[in-house]
Amino acid sequence: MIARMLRTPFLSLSKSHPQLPLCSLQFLSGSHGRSATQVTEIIRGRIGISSNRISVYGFRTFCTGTDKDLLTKKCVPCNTKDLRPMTEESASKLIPKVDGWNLVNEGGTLKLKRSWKVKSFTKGLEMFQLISDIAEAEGHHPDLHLVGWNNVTVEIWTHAVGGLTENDFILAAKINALDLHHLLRKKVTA
Ligand SMILES: C[C@H](O)[C@H](O)[C@H]1CNC2=NC(N)=NC(=O)C2=N1
Repeated sequence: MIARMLRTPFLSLSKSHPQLPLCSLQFLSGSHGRSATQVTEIIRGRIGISSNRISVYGFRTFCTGTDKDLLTKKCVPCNTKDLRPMTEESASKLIPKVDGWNLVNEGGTLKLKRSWKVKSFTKGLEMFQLISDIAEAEGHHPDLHLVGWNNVTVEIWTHAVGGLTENDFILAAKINALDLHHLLRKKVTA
């Protein structure tokens, strides 16, 4: 798999794996005077492929993207003693680590929210199943919405404390690491 990826020109690599921050691939393929071999060595050391998820190491320095540290963490049980909701200030510091997610305040309850347009109603349900697999593995669950047949919105918050905890950012990061490109509608270019 990685051999095929390394032969893949960067643009199609970024198309086939939208979770790879394009800016980092442009950085690597940019005119920084590196030879193809040198760029290949950099990529070889930076991209770990496990099942259908890509953990991209080290690219964090080039753009916000999804934070590697969150990807390696595990959610704690929400009935853990002393688990408290974080402040809006703390949440604002963490939100750059989960590309594409928005911090919302709904009636005083802080939540993470992200929306996608999927190709079809059934692709939306397929996306829910992929997210469900992560939620069940983490013991931490999002609120899933599929509206107007192809509009998916996912909200994440810790119900036990009525706000946000690190669990929510871990779950958002792991959802970001899913390879969803085959389920999503192509963006209409302007
Ligand atoms: C004990 C276990 O941690 C709780 O039942 C979990 C299940 N999943 C959960 N998910 C979310 N988002 N919030 C919770 O409070 C929560 N509680």
